[in-house]
Amino acid sequence: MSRDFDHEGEDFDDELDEDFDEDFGDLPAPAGLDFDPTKTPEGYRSGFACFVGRPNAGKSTLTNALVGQKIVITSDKPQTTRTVVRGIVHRPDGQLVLVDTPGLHRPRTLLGERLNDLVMTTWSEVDVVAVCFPADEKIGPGDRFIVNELAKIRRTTKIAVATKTDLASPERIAEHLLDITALGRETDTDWAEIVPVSSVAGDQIELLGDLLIAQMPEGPPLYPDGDLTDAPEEILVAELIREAALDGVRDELPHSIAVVVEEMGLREGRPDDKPLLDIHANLYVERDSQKGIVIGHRGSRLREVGTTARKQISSLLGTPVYLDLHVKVAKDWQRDPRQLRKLGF
Ligand SMILES: Nc1nc2c(ncn2[C@@H]2O[C@H](COP(=O)(O)OP(=O)(O)OP(=O)(O)O)[C@@H](O)[C@H]2O)c(=O)[nH]1
Repeated sequence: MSRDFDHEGEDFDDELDEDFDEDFGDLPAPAGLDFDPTKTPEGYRSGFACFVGRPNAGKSTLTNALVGQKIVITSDKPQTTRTVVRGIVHRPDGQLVLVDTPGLHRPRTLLGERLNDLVMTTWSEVDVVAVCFPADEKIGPGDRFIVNELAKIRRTTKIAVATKTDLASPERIAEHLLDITALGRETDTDWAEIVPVSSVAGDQIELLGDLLIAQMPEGPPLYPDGDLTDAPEEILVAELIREAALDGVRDELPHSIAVVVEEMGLREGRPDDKPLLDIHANLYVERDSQKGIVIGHRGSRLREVGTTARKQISSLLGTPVYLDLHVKVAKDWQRDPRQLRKLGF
């Protein structure tokens, strides 16, 4: 796959780490592995749920907590989730497929419009939409906007989740739950459940899983046992690189970064017990000035980004990784339909 952005690329080859001796361990086994997928037990339920909420509400962190493995990037920069990545929760009594959507917001760019369309379509296709309201913040116009839009989709079951309860006092949580109830009344939304959780403290995550599964229709598993996500590995890898690049950047830059994995494959001629995964990826920004920020003084920032991303990818895929990362400028890609298509939107 090659892309014809006619801009000079700035290259950074991460150091090849031959003595890669980190202990990656095996991926944690999901719950319910002793269950035989060929025989669907009585009352088994399966279906799709999606978390929505204002930027930074804790949706991605909650997805990871429920799945029990980091599969969606998280960041303290708003609106960093662009790709629909599904996490799969396996239980003896059911299977929950979690769809992670971008945040819904008033569109200002073509990318914004496409993202909103994607969100509305997803809402009408899933069994449950769970709206996340961070307990450390008051309910505001952003939440109201989302719940009002969601109310237009009558058929889908709605659950309210009060997230980040570890950051709020019990009194504040109680007040928050009352505000959520009031918002439901105001918008004619019938919350099937209102659940306070903390993904960081692990509080009530099991319970939320149970309540979500209880809302699913009866049916056989949708994915083979053990699958945690059906997102292509290239997408997960690109997201991890983007997450590393977002760390420590400010203002409009987070929205200007896109990552595309151009090539990924095991290096030939390596002994079986010492595999090495070669990954070639491009990190796109919108302007030359942003390129400088991402690269840093003599490439120091880019080197950090490469090293952080390489470790994360290695631990996700369980293979040592050689990451070849290039920074390129794709002028105003968020407003250009041709570029958006190329970057996978
Ligand atoms: N203390 C605490 N922090 C949390 C919790 N859940 C999420 N966070 C933090 O809140 C920030 C945002 O979390 P995300 O999961 O990325 O939020 P999101 O809703 O997916 O964000 P967008 O992708 O911007 O829509 C991150 O810094 C998380 O570490 C929680 O339960 N407790």
